[in-house]
Amino acid sequence: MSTHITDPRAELKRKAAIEAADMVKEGMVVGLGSGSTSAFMIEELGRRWAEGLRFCAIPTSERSAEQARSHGIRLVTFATHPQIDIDIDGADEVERGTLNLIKGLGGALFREKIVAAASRRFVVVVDDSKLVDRLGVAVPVPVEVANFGWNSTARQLEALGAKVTQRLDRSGNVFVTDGGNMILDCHFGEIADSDTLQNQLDRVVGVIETGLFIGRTSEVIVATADGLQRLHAA
Ligand SMILES: O=C(CO)[C@H](O)[C@H](O)COP(=O)(O)O
Repeated sequence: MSTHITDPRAELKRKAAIEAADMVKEGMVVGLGSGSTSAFMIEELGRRWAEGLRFCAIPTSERSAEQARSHGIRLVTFATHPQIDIDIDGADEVERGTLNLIKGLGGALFREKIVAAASRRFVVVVDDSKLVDRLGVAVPVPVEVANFGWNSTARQLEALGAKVTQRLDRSGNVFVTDGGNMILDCHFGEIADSDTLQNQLDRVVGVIETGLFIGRTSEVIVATADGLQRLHAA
């Protein structure tokens, strides 16, 4: 079943996702991102799978795994496939000059970063509303933290300059990641030096992973009303 799209932003996401799906070739090991743009990509890969394309995939969330399975896509693990050929994923913000990212508004940042780190190519698919001059302009940095002692972790994050909000789900309960942890959304405002911030966050005890993706992007496919653009890492 294909998705019927009425939202113009969603239509742009779908175009970027289909372009990226075209990069998946026979026999590849593919990282499957999470979020609505990635869902279009998985849907397109499902269509190609039905036409006979064969590859295997490592999903970045339970939801993406479920979607891939529903198309019959072969899922594997790092135990047998430690090296991924191409990982295709969305993003919440893409910094134009560096292609650094903020990810994780969908809550899958930890697995997303593990999969991106194990990939030869990390291809990001977005609509042009995600492009920014500086990270942090519009969205917080999601930080996955251990449940134990999270108030103390939050205080340490505040000491780094963040306004910290505990992520809740749609029902108002504490959001639980696929790994069973919680997410603290850290509002830093415009981030002048994301590399330094990543290092500072990494040193906070209780932090499991952050949604800052620094120096990982190979290519960004951006869908605009005027067509597709491809941005490459320097
Ligand atoms: O990082 C993510 C999930 O953890 C998503 O890639 C990000 O939130 C973008 O989502 P969407 O494609 O729905 O705009």
